[in-house]
Amino acid sequence: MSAASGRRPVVVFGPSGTGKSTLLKRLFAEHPAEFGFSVSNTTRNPRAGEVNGKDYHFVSREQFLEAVARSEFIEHAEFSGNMYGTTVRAVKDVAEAGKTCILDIDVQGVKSVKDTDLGARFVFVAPPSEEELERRLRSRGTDDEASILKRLQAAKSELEYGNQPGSCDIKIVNDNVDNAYAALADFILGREAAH
Ligand SMILES: Nc1ncnc2c1ncn2[C@@H]1O[C@H](COP(=O)(O)OP(=O)(O)OP(=O)(O)O)[C@@H](O)[C@H]1O
Repeated sequence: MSAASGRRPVVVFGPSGTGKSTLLKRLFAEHPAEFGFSVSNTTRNPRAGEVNGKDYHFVSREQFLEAVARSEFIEHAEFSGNMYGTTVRAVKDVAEAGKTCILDIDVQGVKSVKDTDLGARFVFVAPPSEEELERRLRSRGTDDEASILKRLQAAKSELEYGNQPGSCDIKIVNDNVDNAYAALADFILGREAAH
């Protein structure tokens, strides 16, 4: 089955703290067999119990950089001296395993997916307001002040991009979480376009 014949990937984007993980966690919990995340490539060493191809595709730095040069990545970044990234191939693998791949990525990643033949659908999750976004980031308690300010700064361009006409197939304002979830599930499960 091709990715375009019913297993089109779904890209979920929006500012940090807007509630993407909250909504996706619920989607996965309610439909465990339907959805999958892609397996990332990394140059870091496997930890005990990690399985190559399942937890990550473990590759050398040289292999990783060759794949970057061949434009195989949707997004990639370096953290603590190790490289991590998502390839187009890894997304196609999820569809070929009969699942809908969900990508939770930033605007750079969104633009890059649009340059591929993945045939993805795009969901923009927006906060009710910038004030509420800040409140959620603070009350989540996972970030220090510098990280919160960085996320709020990045939020501006995410919002600007998401609000541009044509940037997404659906905009969901995550005001009430039950309503937002219903809108997300309806879009993803109920209105899968047959291409
Ligand atoms: N509708 C909502 N109303 C109030 N609080 C919410 C709502 N949705 C999510 N939250 C809370 O807001 C915080 C941020 O949510 P979450 O971590 O899901 O955001 P995110 O978009 O996945 O962020 P990141 O991109 O940083 O991973 C969490 O504490 C979550 O419980």
